[in-house]
Amino acid sequence: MDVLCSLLVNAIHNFLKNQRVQTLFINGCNMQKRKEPLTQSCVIGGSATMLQDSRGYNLHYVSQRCIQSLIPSMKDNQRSTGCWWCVVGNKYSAPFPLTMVGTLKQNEQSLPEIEEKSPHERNTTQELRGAQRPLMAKVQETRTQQEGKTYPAKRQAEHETTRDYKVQLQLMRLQAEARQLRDKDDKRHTMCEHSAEIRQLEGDSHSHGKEWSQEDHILHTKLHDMQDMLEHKQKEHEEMCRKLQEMQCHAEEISSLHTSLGGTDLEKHRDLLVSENERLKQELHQLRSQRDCEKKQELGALKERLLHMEQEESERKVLICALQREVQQKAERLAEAELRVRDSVRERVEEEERLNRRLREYQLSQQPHIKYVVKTVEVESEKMKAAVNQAEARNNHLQEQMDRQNQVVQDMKWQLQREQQEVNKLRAQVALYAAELDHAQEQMVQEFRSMQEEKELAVSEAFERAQEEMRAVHQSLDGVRKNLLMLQPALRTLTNDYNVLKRQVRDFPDLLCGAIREARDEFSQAVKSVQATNSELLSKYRRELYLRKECHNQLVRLRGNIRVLARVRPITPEDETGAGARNVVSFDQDDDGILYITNKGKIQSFEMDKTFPPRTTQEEVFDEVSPLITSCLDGYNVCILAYGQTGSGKTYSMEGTASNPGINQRALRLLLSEVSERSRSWEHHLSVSMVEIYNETLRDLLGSDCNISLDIKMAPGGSGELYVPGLTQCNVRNMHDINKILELGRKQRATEHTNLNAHSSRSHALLILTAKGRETSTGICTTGKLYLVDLAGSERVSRSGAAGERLREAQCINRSLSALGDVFSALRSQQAHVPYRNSKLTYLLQEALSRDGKALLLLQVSPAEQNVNESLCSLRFGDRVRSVELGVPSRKIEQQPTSATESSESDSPSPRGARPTSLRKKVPASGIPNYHIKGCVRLLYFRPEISPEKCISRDNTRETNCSSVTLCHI
Ligand SMILES: Nc1ncnc2c1ncn2[C@@H]1O[C@H](COP(=O)(O)OP(=O)(O)OP(=O)(O)O)[C@@H](O)[C@H]1O
Repeated sequence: MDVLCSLLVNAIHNFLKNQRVQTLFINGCNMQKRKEPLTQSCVIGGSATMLQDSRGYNLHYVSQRCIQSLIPSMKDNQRSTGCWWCVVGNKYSAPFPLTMVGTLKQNEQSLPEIEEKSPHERNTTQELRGAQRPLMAKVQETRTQQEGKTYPAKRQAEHETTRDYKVQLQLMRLQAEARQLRDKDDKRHTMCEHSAEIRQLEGDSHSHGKEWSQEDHILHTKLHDMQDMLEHKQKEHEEMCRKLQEMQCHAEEISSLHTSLGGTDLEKHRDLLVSENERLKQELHQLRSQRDCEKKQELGALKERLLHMEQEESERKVLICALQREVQQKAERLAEAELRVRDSVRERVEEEERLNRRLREYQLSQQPHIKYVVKTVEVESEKMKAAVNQAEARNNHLQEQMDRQNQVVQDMKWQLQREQQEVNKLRAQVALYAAELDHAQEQMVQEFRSMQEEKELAVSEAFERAQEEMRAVHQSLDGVRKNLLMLQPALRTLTNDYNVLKRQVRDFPDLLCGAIREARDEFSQAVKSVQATNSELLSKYRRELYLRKECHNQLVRLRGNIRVLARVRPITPEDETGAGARNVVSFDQDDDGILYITNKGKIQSFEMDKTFPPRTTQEEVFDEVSPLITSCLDGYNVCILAYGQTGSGKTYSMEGTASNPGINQRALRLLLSEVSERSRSWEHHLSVSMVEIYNETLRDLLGSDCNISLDIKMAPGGSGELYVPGLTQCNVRNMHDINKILELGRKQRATEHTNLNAHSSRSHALLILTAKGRETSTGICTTGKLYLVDLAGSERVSRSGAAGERLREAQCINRSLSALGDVFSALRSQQAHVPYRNSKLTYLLQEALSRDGKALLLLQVSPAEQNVNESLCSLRFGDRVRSVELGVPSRKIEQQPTSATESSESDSPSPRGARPTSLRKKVPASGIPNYHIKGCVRLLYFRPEISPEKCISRDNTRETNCSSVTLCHI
């Protein structure tokens, strides 16, 4: 900025040095705001006052706008005072001269003085002015446009002003150089004058000759020097000219640069304006063409109109011609008529003359003296002649007047005639009109009359109609009145009803709530009663079901059917997961003897004596079988078999776990408790054996060596009883004995791992309890045997994955199980031969599975879908077994001689030595055992559900202990 300031200062100083500037305007507002420019202004003169004092210039700080407004007025000042200078500064970006508004004016004013000084300078200045003028015009335009710009355009304007500023600097530099050239040119001019003086002096020297030879030589030398100097100056001048040309080229370049750079907003604006101007021109052209077109159209229309008018004119001309011809004809006719009138007038005149002549002749003939007088007058007096002439003239005049009058009269007569004709015509017309009028009047009168009549008719009709309507209205009104009178009570009733309904509607929610409440109560009561009835019916049904069951059980007992119970184990982790572990077994809600199995979408039902769902506890299962178990204390052979596929829970049901024991332990415990209960009248001895049938070999699980194979033998003496020689029998007196025995047997039993069970029993395990009792009072001895059998798992070899030894085991197991099935089958079909001896198992169970025993089959069923086929097989097997009738079981009773009783009979001897007489009661199919009581035969019913020892008389009046009677064979 300092450089710019110094440039400005130099430019101003250089300019002011040669110009008589008296007023300097600077955009002082900004300079006053900013210290630096003010300081720079001090470089010029320190301050406005100092400038004025030191150099005689007036320095005014004014705003740019103020300068703009002052310029016109300053022109006047400039004219009066001489030159003026104006520097307009910008705000921040270019604080120093952007435009020198007064410069051109100043130059123009100073031109005459310059021209006086140097033609070369004048040319240079003119060239400069020519180069400067478009720039200044551009700058001025920029300035003017800048004034109109708003602040957002300032930055662009500042950019433009910077460029303008550069141009200005260039111009200023050119001007400074031009001034230097002009100074040099002045010097050259001075030198030229000097050379002219020298040449004059040279001439003088020649004329003086030798006198001034020395002086001449000196001057000559000086001349040479001066010539050298002149040449040098000329060279300098040429150099300057060349530089000036270069500068002019530079100036042209700058101007071209300026024009090429001219991508400013202003130029764009100018381009826009140019394009806008072009567009406006085009629009103008279009408008002109449009206007021409419209004009042409109008002209065409006018021409058409003119043609039309000309046609009309020609028509009118034709019409006029026709009219003229008509007029002419009429004129001709008029002329003819005039001629005729004249002829007629002449004829009349002639007639009058003739008449006058005849009159005169007549007068003359009548008055001859008058003719005389006339002749006298004619002859005698000139005066008279004149008078006569006058009289004749007068007479002619009068005649003419009379003719005229006659003519007038004639005209008037004609006119009168015409008028009379017209009057006649008019009269005729009037008469016609009058007739028409009369006719019209008559018509009108007639119409009026008809209308009057119509009106009267219509009025009368309307009146009649109105009267009828009125009557109808009156009637309806009467009806309405009557209805109203009738409706009033109805309305009253309706109003009452409405009020009642309104009240009801108002009370309806309460009523509804109450009704709903009542209905709900009634409904709940009904539901309760239905529920009560239902529950009653259900309880009755259950009771009935229970009774039916009891009856069935009793029938089963009486028939000696093998009871079949089905126990379904829960899904275990061994069943794995997935579709195969899905439960397919369901139960009947009301009948605990029915279960359903879903296989391949079909549901099959099976009826058993009782079913146990998976949630059934060991205790519940045992409760069901416990009566059977205790019956062994009464001398029955009882057998409970656990049957099912491997892993279905046979061992679980029979042995159970330590914490949840199965039937075996519970049975022993129950029998112990029974024994202790009966200990007052009975002496019981319980002994337990445990055997295992493994691969068709009978092994003693309680013996010292369980690998010894035992045999089953028939007891000697023909009793048909079987016994196993060498079988260990352990007495059971307490729970300790039981636990010890069961533990030992469990340990000895052969179990292996199979695909279907981690601890599969590979053998049939039998717990055989022998209960011997003796009634102390009677000496009756009973021997009952309880077989608790945990069969080996029935399975398919392929599924169990058995091979080698396992395969043999499986084959043996299946063989023995099929032997068991054969036995049941033979029993079911009541064959004479039952193949007990086909397997060790059936042979050993012969006593229990014969017609003397009680048997119960506990079917173990797996609920998993993957075992559904095995489950179905088991259930079908159970179904078959269920229909097996073993017959009415018999007790094994022995009579020992006591003090109170007499020994009547003894049966076959005991296989183990002398045994008391045993009585085996054969019960007939009717289920009524016959007993000999003290020599007489009395029939007693056997009521096992009351007590096995009780008997009742046939008439059902007396009940007695079986043990208290003396029994004998029938
Ligand atoms: N009612 C039940 N409640 C709980 N778990 C049971 C039940 N029945 C069986 N189980 C379980 O099922 C698995 C197999 O039972 P268990 O060994 O008694 O079958 P099994 O018929 O004796 O088989 P195998 O013939 O191969 O000896 C055992 O883990 C057992 O605990």
